[in-house]
Amino acid sequence: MNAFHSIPNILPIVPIKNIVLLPGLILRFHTSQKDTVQLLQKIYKAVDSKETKYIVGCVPFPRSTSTTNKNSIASTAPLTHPGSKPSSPKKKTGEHFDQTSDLHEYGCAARIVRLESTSTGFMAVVEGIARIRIERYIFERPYLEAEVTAFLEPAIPKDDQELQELAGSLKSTGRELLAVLKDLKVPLPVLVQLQKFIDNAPAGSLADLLVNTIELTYEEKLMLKISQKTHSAVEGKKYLGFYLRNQLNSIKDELSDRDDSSIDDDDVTDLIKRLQASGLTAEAEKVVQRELKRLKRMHPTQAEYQIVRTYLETLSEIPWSKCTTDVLEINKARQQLEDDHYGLTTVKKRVLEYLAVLKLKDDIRGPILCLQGPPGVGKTSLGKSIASALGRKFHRISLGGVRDEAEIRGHRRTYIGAMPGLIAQGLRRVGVKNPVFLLDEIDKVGHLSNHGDPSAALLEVLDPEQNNTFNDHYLNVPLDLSKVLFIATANQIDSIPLPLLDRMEIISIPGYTFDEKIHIAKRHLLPKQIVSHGLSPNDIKISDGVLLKIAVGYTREAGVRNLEREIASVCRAKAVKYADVKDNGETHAYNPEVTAEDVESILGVEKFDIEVAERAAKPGVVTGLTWTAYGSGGILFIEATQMPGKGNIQLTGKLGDVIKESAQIALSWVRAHSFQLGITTAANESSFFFERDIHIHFPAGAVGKDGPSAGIALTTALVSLFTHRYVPPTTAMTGETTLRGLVLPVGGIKEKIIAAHRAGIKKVILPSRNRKDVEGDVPENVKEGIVFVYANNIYDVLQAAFDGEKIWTENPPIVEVESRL
Ligand SMILES: Nc1ncnc2c1ncn2[C@@H]1O[C@H](COP(=O)(O)OP(=O)(O)OP(=O)(O)O)[C@@H](O)[C@H]1O
Repeated sequence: MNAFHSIPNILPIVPIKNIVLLPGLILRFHTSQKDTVQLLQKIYKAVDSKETKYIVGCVPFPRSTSTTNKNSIASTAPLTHPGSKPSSPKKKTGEHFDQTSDLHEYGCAARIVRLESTSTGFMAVVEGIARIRIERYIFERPYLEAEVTAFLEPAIPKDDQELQELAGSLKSTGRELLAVLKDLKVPLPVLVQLQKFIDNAPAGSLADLLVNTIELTYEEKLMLKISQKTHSAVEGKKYLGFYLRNQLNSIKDELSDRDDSSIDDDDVTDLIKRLQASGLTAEAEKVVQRELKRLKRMHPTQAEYQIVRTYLETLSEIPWSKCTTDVLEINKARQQLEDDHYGLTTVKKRVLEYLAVLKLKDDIRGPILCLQGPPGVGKTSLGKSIASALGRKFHRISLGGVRDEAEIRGHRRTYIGAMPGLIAQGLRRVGVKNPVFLLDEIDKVGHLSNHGDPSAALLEVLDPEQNNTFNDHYLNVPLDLSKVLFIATANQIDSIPLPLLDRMEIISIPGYTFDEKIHIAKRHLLPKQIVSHGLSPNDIKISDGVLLKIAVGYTREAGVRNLEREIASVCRAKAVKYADVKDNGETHAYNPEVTAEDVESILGVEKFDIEVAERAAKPGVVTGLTWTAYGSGGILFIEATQMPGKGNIQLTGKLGDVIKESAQIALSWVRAHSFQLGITTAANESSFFFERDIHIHFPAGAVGKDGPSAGIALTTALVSLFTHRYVPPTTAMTGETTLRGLVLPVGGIKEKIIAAHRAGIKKVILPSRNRKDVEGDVPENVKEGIVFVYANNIYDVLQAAFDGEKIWTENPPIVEVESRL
């Protein structure tokens, strides 16, 4: 028996092609080599179970190699094989060894753990036990058998400083490798096992493991295993010292070798240059160094390589310190704002104040401006204009439909296809850290959901106390947003989450009157369209009257987007005509004037007839004022009708609960006061309402409507229906009513009055507590030509609606004063 008691001196030998088995490791291999198959068959038959405890010597082949690898053993002297018979050189078959001289002198004794017979040979699983040296081959047929010497790993003497240090160094290299594997997302249980092994295994086994883990060539592993020079000192301290040193150097070489090969990569060098040029912050610098180190350790074919690379590319494109210089000339900015937009006095004033503060104090902290108004009133283009007045870059971030917090904050890098969020991407696109970001449609951003709370992330973006260290999950490095000028836009204020609203200063743009629209069309929309259609100002002339016809007859909107579209259609048609006459050389016959007839032939018959004055008045029909979900005002005709029935009420027109309840309240009030209003002939008559059904309809049936502000219009419509009186269509009303007949204030007054003005309304009845809104907010030119009647109770409304006539037969009961406490 050998010195190593469990390993016999004579072992059957299993040649393994190009694989080095090391002690402590498990190897699975397939063999169809005739003599090895015979050996394994014998072992296979000898035991019932396929699990065996047989020990064999696994020896790698081929020995001779022509590799030019820098660590190759080409220079080592040929090994001597005591006892082996010299055999004539045979042609190598590749898969099978031909002679014992092909086999290496060293191998590993291994326990056969599992054997499986296959159609071509055997599949074997072996576990390495100890290194062996082949002393001499005893038999070659029917299978190889050799006399071997096994080597135990000697313990490191405690007093041997050098060896202890070497072993320690090997352990720390092991930990380094562990960190690399961790980064490569090797499963946790494997890492834990490995950690245990690194902490507890003897130095030699650890070195074996490390060598096997890193990608070394077969020859390198052999060389690491043992070198020719150690031949005479295979046992004891000398061998161990040499062995450990050798292993350690090779592992380090291998690691640093990878560094070198990656650094040579032109792409990486270029990336490093770009990263250096991006003016990284200290935190970003730290992360970049760490990630670069990781990248250098990876092979470009590794999936993780691309991920790290993309991450570093992204970091290199973030403007960590690059800024544009602000143009802080108030006069110039004022001029720019005036040139770009007509009207919008409040917004322009607020923007100039803002610039003035920025000029005096280099700090733009303060509430975020939020431009609120219906579509097409110029919120987005105003944002652009503010950016160009300041000399800053502009970027629009559309928040409509953002439901996932990760869209704002980015995905963590562990997600497949992770990306930075909208804010970081915006910065990357503009390339400077002080752009103007327009947070478009902030009222449409989603609230708390399964995917986090996007509005909470926005809160961090907009909070001046926190936004200098904004955390994008993908970047995972604090981003400084304090130099970004945020401007938000919204159609409606009601749907902006309250904490966000709290940080914003709302500037309302209520929508334009026809007069304003004509000015905007003349000064901005038409010149813009003329240029974009390749015409010159002399090639197309549109009078104010024709512009008004386009605005009134072809658009129904608070903004000017459709008006711009219709003007573009007119320009297109004119451009075709002009190109035609030019082709025919008849430019003298071209008339640049656009007449009303031209408009009809280009745009078709007028789409809208909103002249309420032309509508015939009918009992039961009342003009109401509405406020749409898009923040614009409008008018609508509430229609009530009655028919024989059983006292039912039917409501149609896509109504919400609140508006339905308003109708119930209106009916109850009318029923309660029906005798007083002359609807019934006796105070106690109840049959009137039980003999008929009532149907109330709100037209534009496809558009949802809700809210309490139709209350007084509903009551008036019912009174008009039952008393056969009519309300002029040019009288419009808005206001909430209670069961006691009180009239309560409502919102959106400014927008509603502007819509009433556009529709040609002459009288507006509204709650007296809304007087301040009319007097404070509504432009003077809009109020011109409209009579405002402020109502405290429903009797005031009825009197104003029926042209001053008091239709009730006795004085109304005194209405209590509503407490405002
Ligand atoms: N006061 C104005 N002066 C000049 N042009 C205007 C004015 N208001 C709007 N416009 C023009 O109307 C068009 C539509 O404006 P814009 O896209 O900015 O509207 P918006 O309010 O942002 O709409 P949305 O809410 O749908 O995004 C633009 O071409 C803009 O220049």
